[in-house]
Amino acid sequence: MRFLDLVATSAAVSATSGRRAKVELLAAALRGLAPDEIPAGSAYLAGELRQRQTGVGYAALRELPPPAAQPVLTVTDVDTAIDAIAAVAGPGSQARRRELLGRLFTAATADEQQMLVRLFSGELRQGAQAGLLADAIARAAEVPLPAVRRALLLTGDLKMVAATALTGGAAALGEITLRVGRPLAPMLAQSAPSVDQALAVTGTPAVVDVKLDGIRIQVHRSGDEIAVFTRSLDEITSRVPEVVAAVRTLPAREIVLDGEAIALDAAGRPRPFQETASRAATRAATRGARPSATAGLSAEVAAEQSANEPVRSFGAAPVGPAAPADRATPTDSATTTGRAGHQEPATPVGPAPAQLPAPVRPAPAAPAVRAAAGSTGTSVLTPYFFDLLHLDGTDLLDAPGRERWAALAETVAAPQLVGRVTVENVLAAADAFAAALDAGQEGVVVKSPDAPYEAGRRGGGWIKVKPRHTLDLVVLAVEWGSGRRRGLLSNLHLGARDPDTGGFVMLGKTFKGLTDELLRWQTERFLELAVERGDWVVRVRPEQVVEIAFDGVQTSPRYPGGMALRFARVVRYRDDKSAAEADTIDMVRAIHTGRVGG
Ligand SMILES: Nc1ncnc2c1ncn2[C@@H]1O[C@H](COP(=O)(O)OP(=O)(O)OP(=O)(O)O)[C@@H](O)[C@H]1O
Repeated sequence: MRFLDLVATSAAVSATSGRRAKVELLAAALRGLAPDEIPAGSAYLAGELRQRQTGVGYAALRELPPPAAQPVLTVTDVDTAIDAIAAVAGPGSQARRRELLGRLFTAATADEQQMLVRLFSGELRQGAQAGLLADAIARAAEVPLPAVRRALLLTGDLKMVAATALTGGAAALGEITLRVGRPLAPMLAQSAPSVDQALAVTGTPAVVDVKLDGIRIQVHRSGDEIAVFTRSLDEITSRVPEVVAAVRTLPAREIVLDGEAIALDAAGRPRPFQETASRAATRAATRGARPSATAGLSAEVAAEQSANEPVRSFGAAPVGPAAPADRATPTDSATTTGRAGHQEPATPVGPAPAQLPAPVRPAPAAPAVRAAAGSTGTSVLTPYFFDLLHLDGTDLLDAPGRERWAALAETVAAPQLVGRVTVENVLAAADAFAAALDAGQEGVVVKSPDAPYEAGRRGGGWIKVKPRHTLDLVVLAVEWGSGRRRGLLSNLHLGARDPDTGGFVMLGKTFKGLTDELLRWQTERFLELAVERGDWVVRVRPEQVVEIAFDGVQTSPRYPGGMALRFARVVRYRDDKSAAEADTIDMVRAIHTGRVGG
C-alpha cells in the first residue's frame, strides 16, 4: 500500500466526526494492507511508529528538505527506512541518522512529510485513533470485537493483534492467552462515594482491601527471570530491586502477581506519594526514554542490588503502548484568573493542531518528585500483592476472586499481602474503611469474590472508595499569571478525555493548590509542550495529567460538555499516567448524575 493512502486515511479520520464513519475509514485502510505491512501500517493508523525508539529528536525534524512532487513511498519503504534509522549506533551515528532521515523526507510529499514529523515526534500518540482501532480491526477481520479487545488487553500490542486478526481470524485470536513475561493490562476499579454504595454494586459477602497510595506493579517470574511492569506496562525491573528480591523468595516456578509498591517510613506509615513515584520515574519510562538502570535508586538499594546477583529480566523490553482505552463552574474561585473578569469562551477542545512538535525528550519530573528523589536516601519500596493471575502453568484470570486470593494467600507470606478483610455487612465495611484511613492509607477497594480478573476493564468487580473526590484530567492550556504570579504560567485549563473522539472536553480551570515550586515547574513544562504561545493563554499538547480534587460536578452552559467542576484544586501531577489513561467525560457525567464518586 502507498504511504500516502494511510496519510489520507489519517486526515479523513480527523476530519470526520462520527465514530462509526471513523471506524469504517480505518477498517478500509487495514483491509488494504498486505500481510507484511500490517504491523507498520496499523501502528501508523494508531499514530505510532512500529519502532519503539528511533533516536530522532526534534532538532532533526526542524529543517526538512523540499518535498517530493509525486508520491512514491510504500508503507514498507517507510518502515524499512525507519528500521535503518533506528539501527544506527556508534561513532558518527548522528550524521548517519540525519543522512538517512534526509533521504526518507526527500522521497516524501508535503503531506507525507507532515505525517512523518508527527509520527516521529509522538504528536499523534495520544490515541486519537488508537481507541478506534480495536473496532476497526474487528470490522476489517470480521471477528467479534470482544475477541479483539481481549487479545489487546492480554498482549498490549496492537500491531500484533491486528496482524493476528487479519491473517488468522477469530481462531488465531483465540489462541492468544496470558504469557508469563508479557505484561497484560491491569484490572481497574470503578469509584463509589461511600462503602455502602460500593457494597450495593458488589453485594455481600465482599472483600475490603486497603487502598495503598503507591505505584501499581505487575510482577512476572519464570524460574530465575523476573520482570516488573508499571500500570502503563513499562518495565521497571532494574529500578525496584526490593520487589525482585521479594518475588525471588516465593515458592513458585512461574507466577504473575498484581500489587502495589509503596515507600513507608520507619513506623510503617506511607511516605508522600511523590517519594514512591520518584523511585519508579514512570513518566520517563512512559515517554519511551528508558531510565538508566540505577538512576533514582537510593544508595542503599543500589548497593544491595550490585551485591546480589544481577537482575535478570525477560529478554526484550515489552512493547509498551498506552493502556487500553478506558480511565470546572468552574466555580467563581476557579474561573477568577489573573485577568479579572475574563471568561473563557465555551469552545470544544480537541487534539492539538498540527504544529511544530516540541522536543522529543523525557519531561522533567514534577518538583515534588524531584525534591523527593534527592532526599530519599533511605527510601525503600515495599511490595504488597493483592492478586494472582498465573501460578505454575495455571492461568487464573477467569477464576473467581475467592479462588485467586486463596491461591495468593498460600503462595505469598502475610506481610507481603495487602490488608484485606471479608465483610458481610455495611457496618463491617465502614469499620475497615475507617481503619484504613487511620493507618494513613488512601481508602479501600471493595471487591466481589465472584468476579474474574477483568484485564484492562473498569468493571463492577472492584470499587474504590476514597474520602475525597479526585479526577485525573489533562491540561489543555494555561494562562499567564498576574501580580505575584506575573511571568509564571498559572491558571490551568482542564479537560476530560472523550473516548469517542480521541479529544478532550474542557471542564473548567484552576490555579488553586499550586505552590511556588509547582508554578515554576509547570511554567517550564508547559512552555515545552506549547503549540500556541499567546500573551495571555498558552495552548499545549494535551499530554500532562494532573490530579484534581473538587467538591462536585455542576451543570454549566459555559463549557462544551455542559458540566463544570466545583472548587477544583490541584492535588499533584500524575507522572505515572499518560493522557490516554486520564479520566473520561463519561466518568464525569456519572459523577454529575450521582452514579459514582470521584
Ligand atoms: N488493594 C488494592 N487493590 C486494587 N488496587 C489497589 C489496591 N491498593 C492500591 N491500589 C491502586 O488503586 C488503583 C485502583 O484504582 P484505578 O483502577 O481507578 O486506578 P487509578 O486511576 O490509578 O486510581 P487512583 O488514582 O485512585 O489510584 C490501582 O490501579 C492500584 O494502583
